[in-house]
Amino acid sequence: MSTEALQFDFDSIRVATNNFSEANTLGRGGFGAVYKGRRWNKEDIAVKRLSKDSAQGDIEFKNEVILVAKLQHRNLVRLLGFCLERNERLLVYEFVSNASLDHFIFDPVKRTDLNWETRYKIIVGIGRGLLYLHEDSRLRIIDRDLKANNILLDAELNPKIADFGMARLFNIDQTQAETSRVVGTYGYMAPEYVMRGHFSVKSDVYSFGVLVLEIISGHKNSSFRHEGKLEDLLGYEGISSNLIDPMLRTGSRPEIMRCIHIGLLCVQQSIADRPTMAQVIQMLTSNSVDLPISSQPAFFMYNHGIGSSSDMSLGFESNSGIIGSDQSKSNSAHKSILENSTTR
Ligand SMILES: Nc1ncnc2c1ncn2[C@@H]1O[C@H](COP(=O)(O)OP(=O)(O)OP(=O)(O)O)[C@@H](O)[C@H]1O
Repeated sequence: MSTEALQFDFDSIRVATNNFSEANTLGRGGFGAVYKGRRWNKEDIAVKRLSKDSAQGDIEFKNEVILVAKLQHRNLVRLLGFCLERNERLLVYEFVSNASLDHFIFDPVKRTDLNWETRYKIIVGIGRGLLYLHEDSRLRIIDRDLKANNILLDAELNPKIADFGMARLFNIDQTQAETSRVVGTYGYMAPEYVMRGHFSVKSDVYSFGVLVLEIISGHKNSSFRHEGKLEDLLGYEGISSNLIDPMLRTGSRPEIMRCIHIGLLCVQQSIADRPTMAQVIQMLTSNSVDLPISSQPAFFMYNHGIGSSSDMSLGFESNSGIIGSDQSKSNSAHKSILENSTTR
């Protein structure tokens, strides 16, 4: 694919987004604002107007766009191109019509739209998208920021992973398995990544496991610790009564329990024990594949017993207590880019 084919003209994007108007704003993330664009006789687009603090040069940026645009899979949001003009850096994506997964699973009303079959389809779709990034695409991409608000749903509620190339596009160390710049969101990041900056396909597997448990429970991994009892998620009886969203009562119980089990395998403390995404897909799609017993998960569930809510609390022990608590509370927007001064 040539650079020209991916290059969008600034004026046409300005027109499509109604001059980047407030009414066209879909939201603001860690990398800048996102606008909906309507193009005459063409498909709708989502335009990410990047903040101007990227250290990357124009040529490098274009090269990365070309690479990321080559990644095409039904469970990935497609990058259609870019615009580099007038001191602006824009990324142009296919528009995905049904908002992000967090709008559904954490909303008491919208959650009812997602029955078990749909949630299962979403889990498998995210898994396939991640597998493609890890193994099937020629570039071996580690997402590093997989979370419910980076999963967009299309009109048929098929999931599409968004933002998967951002670390590349922002020139954040790709090849090293260790980084001083942690890109990710507390609550979804594997312990080794938060504490030592170590990332790998297995840190993505961890984030996937958190997502699976959130999709089944309908509860955010709130990542803070209330005073009181911490419940060990390994007790499956406890899980069945506490974790499953009551709205899933018509779903197949064995299937739901199997998915919880797979989620738990993904969030194990031991990196080597976590399955690869290829194994996850096999386990999800074939009942004949036996599931190993999961060892110590890197987190605990806390049921604080207030009203009917039982927030999941996924944190992990460090020398100074549970990681992920205060940071997440003080940053309710789940800021994605975190400078980690404690690594290396
Ligand atoms: N391709 C798209 N189609 C439709 N909506 C989109 C698309 N890409 C992003 N959005 C929406 O735009 C908003 C901002 O997205 P963005 O990815 O920048 O931020 P975020 O995911 O909220 O945060 P972060 O930068 O921390 O990942 C979100 O509400 C998201 O759902």
